[in-house]
Amino acid sequence: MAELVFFSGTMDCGKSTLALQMDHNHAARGRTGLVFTRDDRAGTDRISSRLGLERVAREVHDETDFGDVVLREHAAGRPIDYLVCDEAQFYSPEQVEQLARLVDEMAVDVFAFGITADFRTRLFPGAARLIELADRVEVLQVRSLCWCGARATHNARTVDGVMVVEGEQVVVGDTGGAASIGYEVLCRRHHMRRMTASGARARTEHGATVLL
Ligand SMILES: Nc1ncnc2c1ncn2[C@@H]1O[C@H](COP(=O)(O)OP(=O)(O)O)[C@@H](O)[C@H]1O
Ligand SMILES: Cc1cn([C@H]2C[C@H](O)[C@@H](COP(=O)(O)O)O2)c(=O)[nH]c1=O
Repeated sequence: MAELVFFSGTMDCGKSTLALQMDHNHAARGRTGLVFTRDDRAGTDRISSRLGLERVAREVHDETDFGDVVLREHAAGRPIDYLVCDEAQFYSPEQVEQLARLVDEMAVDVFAFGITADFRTRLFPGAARLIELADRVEVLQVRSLCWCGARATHNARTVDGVMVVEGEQVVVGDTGGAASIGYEVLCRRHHMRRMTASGARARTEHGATVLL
């Protein structure tokens, strides 16, 4: 039976790598799939993994209708067995509903990958709909870690190195880079205390106690 599976985790926990591996494994067994993404850090029409893998993908736009895309492929003699959908937090709730209908009505497997919550710990609308509709939500097994060593569960945004909790929900960016707007994964405790690695380092250097 076809499934809608949402593979989720913080930023930098291996989702895009797994998306590329899933596509590789299914294609290797002769299944026909389509690979989608939206606003990948590496640019449009591609999925990139921090492990160095990158491949061409179909860019999802506001007007993309997954049902239409799959029907068009079908009409052209290419029945689709599965979809790989990266950065799925950026899809609209309606697009997630289209994915669920493809599973139920056309027996297409849908493997969606994305973060659940933004830098304010609020669910992205697309991720919320995936959690509501998925047959399974799988949390990736590779743990990304907070600077304190605990499992990272939340995504923080930094502006010029300082953690912020207000701003636009969507700003494409990376962890650990030199860009003005960046991201860092934290455990809940340090997200709620707004304490990033550099914040903790600065406190230690000034002789203050850092609560682990
Ligand atoms: N140089 C490296 N050596 C080994 N593993 C790495 C290296 N760089 C990144 N990784 C792995 O890649 C993961 C990030 O993979 P990626 O697919 O880009 O994550 P996501 O899509 O979840 O943001 C990291 O958690 C880490 O395990
Ligand atoms: C937390 C958060 C993240 N984003 C963006 C930043 C990245 O471009 C993607 C996540 O990609 P990854 O492959 O999981 O690292 O999402 C955002 O726009 N808003 C946020 O709050």
